[in-house]
Amino acid sequence: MGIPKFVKIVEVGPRDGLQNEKNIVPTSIKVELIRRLVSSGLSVVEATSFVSPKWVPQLSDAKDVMEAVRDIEGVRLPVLTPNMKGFEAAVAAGAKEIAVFASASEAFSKANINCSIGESLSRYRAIVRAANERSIPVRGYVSCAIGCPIEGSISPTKVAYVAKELYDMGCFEISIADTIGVGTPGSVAPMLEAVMAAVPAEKLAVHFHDTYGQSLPNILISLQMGISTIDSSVAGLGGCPYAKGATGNVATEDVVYMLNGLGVKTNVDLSKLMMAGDFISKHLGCPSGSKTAIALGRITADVSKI
Ligand SMILES: CC(C)(COP(=O)([O-])OP(=O)([O-])OC[C@H]1O[C@@H](n2cnc3c(N)ncnc32)[C@H](O)[C@@H]1OP(=O)([O-])[O-])[C@@H](O)C(=O)NCCC(=O)NCCSC(=O)C[C@@](C)(O)CC(=O)[O-]
Repeated sequence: MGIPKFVKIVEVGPRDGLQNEKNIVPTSIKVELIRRLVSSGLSVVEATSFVSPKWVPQLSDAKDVMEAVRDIEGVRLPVLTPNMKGFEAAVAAGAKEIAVFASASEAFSKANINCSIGESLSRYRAIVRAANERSIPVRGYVSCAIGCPIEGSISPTKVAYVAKELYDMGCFEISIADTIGVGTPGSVAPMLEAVMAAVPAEKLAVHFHDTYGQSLPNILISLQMGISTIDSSVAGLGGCPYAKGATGNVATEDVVYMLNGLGVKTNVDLSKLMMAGDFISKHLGCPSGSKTAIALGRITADVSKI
């Protein structure tokens, strides 16, 4: 199979990227980051999570962020909701799209959302029903699709089972996440094959953390298998607070650079995206996690000296 001509990028930086930052990022910076990401042409930007502030203090301003961005036009701004309380708060703040997040690992499910996989799926069924009544689309995540920080390797059958449950309950898209970034094309391809036997490729997204530098080859193999929705995080921000040692997501700049090289359309302006990455990296006081941003930044500096 060839690769898709158009790829939808789901930018998760403001949510997955920032949720693990120790220092609280001011709401105004989060809102400005989202505005800059939207102006780069991204059509989906995950804005925040309506989770317990005791579990993820960094995102305790979810309501303020959502209220500040909800009227931005031309973009979808999904938010994570782990339970009915989060769903209701998200809707009250003006969220028009949500995501629920299950795991293929029992131990991770307990550590991350304090319930078993089965309990999480029951909760999500109720949320999807309530969302459907309000015509709110729901995305589903399956985390630990290759490995779990507690249980170790995870069977593709388990990933396919959770993905199918989420799909059958009405999630419009299922994002398959290598939470700790341990996958290689050698393990990602058979896992995706198992998932694609249960959920059509056009309903799947992939979500790679770049812990071992395997995200781009993993994305390439996913594209070759027919998947055309890729999650990524500007400047490679991120990591899960309940997955110790896992680094950020693959950097959006690196994904766009690779897709540009493959002649795949994304509608994302790489320079504007890099400026958004520069904005948040400067605010956090850390270098960008994007190799593309670093390399092109260096070239620009050299060119300006000529
Ligand atoms: C699910 C719970 C709430 C269960 O946590 P719990 O402690 O079992 O919940 P509870 O119902 O017993 O409530 C405890 C307290 O939290 C409050 N509470 C309860 N729910 C909410 C809510 N929605 N919003 C605000 N507050 C809430 C609730 O009101 C109560 O407050 P108290 O009475 O003690 O003052 C908790 O475990 C939680 O919030 N977990 C989220 C953790 C998280 O966000 N992890 C990172 C997500 S990223 C991910 O999973 C992977 C992904 C998607 O990025 C893909 C990948 O890379 O793998």
